[in-house]
Amino acid sequence: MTSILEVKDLCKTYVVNKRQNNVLKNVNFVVYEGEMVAVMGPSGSGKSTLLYAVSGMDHITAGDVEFCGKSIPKLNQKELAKLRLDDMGFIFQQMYMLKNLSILDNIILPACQSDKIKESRKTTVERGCQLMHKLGIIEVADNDINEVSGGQLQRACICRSMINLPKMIFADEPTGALNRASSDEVMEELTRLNSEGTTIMLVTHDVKVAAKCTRVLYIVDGNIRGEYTMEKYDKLKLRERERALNGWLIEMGW
Ligand SMILES: Nc1ncnc2c1ncn2[C@@H]1O[C@H](COP(=O)(O)OP(=O)(O)OP(=O)(O)O)[C@@H](O)[C@H]1O
Repeated sequence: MTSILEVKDLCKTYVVNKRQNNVLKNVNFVVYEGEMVAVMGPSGSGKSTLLYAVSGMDHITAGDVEFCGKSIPKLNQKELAKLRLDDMGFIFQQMYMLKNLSILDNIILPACQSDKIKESRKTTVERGCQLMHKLGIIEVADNDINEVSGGQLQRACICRSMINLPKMIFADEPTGALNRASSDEVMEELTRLNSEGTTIMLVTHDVKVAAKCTRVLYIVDGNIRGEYTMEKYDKLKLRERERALNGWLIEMGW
């Protein structure tokens, strides 16, 4: 197995009003290529902070994070921006979609900013449309971002996260704001991308979402308290997986 993300003694401290909050305390773990890892744990335990820290969205206080063998804290701003643009995809709660662009233009923007895939704008637009088609949102290609539903916007985020063919996608509660049907659709997409080889790490509170992953990291008070490994997702075994994972989570104090 080849590692894609190596997290070593990661610490993250916030200072608010001169008070230190040690949110992540010597966190260690490895994510291997092709994995789909869920991060779970109580509210405030540091899940989102972890996702931001390991994806280079936020500075870390101590330790190291290696992505594809590159130490993220050692990269300069330009190198980090390029790594994130070309090799990482992001599906975050604050969707960071630009208001003055259509949904399609938002989706293809990372490709227009990157030189990773050498292609004409026409081909980029075609690829963007293909992704939208696959995710069932092609009819809103020309809409503004305030002219679509939450589920459509989330699927647009997935399209955007995929446009530069990233090695790994980071998702912070990708189904958090969605009803069950939209949540299932989004997860179907993510598990499909994962089965096609994209590594995924996501934060979730939802057992149904986590049960579709291959591993769950359980974080309490800034430390990984335990991990639970599963086979690759198999639709037919979903109930069984959910039940088993639920049992483990209860043991962990969830
Ligand atoms: N930008 C920030 N500045 C200061 N403190 C922060 C910041 N972001 C998070 N924190 C603090 O870090 C701790 C962990 O927050 P985080 O959002 O990572 O938790 P979480 O496990 O994702 O919670 P939830 O499940 O409720 O989303 C909290 O005490 C929070 O107040």
